[in-house]
Amino acid sequence: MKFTKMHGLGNDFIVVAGEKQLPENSSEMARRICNRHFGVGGDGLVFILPSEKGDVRMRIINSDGSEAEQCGNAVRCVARYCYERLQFGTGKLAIETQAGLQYVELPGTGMNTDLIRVDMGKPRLAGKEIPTAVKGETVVEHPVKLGEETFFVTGVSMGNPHGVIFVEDADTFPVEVWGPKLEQHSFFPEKANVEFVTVRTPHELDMRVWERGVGRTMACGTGACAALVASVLTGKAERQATVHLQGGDLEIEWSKQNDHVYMTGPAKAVFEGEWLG
Ligand SMILES: N[C@@H](CCC[C@H](N)C(=O)O)C(=O)O
Repeated sequence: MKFTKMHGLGNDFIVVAGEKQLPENSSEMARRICNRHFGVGGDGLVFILPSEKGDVRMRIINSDGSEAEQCGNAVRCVARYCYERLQFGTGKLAIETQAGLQYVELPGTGMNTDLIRVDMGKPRLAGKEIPTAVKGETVVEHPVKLGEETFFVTGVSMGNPHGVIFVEDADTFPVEVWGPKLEQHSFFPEKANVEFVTVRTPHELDMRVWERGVGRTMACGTGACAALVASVLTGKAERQATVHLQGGDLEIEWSKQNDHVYMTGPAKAVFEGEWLG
């Protein structure tokens, strides 16, 4: 199986194109190929498949073998792949995901061709849509107990579930200690990606992430969108901000006009290979 290794700000994927549908053993395949010692190594295995609704369809399997509905960094990688290898030109591209259609464009072609802008759609904020154990219209800084500690969680779905927690210093926060416990807390019936966020200014956020089905990653596109939405909901930030992640920056905007969240950032292919199984 031929693959291309790609990443968006260090969130890395093994990208496979040319299959007609998701292979039956994709879950086991993801666990093996994503293994950093016995496989290629990656946060997820991404398939670019034919689509009836859009230009292409993306399916993403986390490194633990679970399927995610959505992935912001992988959508940009798929777009880069389509523009560079599948002759899709540089116009708008519609990528079908398990969470719906995502529209992609290259902003400032010629000047900023490294960057890809994605319309990530509307955030879903109702407790049962995220989903969380709380059934309110929004879930804003809701107390979640873990032993002696209480975390104040803001829930956001960007097609996949997120819990955002504001902390004093995201850079030094012990993500590995609390991330897995919060990911699997009964507050999130389908588990969750957990973002630890420090608001530097109303236009600048620092974020560290623990991803559902993966663990600590260097960046999370949907997580950065959720972090901005949570910061706006809590009155901590404006609707447009730079999110500083371990692997680099994403520009995120939550439009007042149409309620959609827009994510702009890079995506890069780093090598090609053949998986021998
Ligand atoms: N890295 C991603 C999110 C990938 C999916 C996630 N682990 C989940 O299970 O929801 C991103 O860039 O959005």
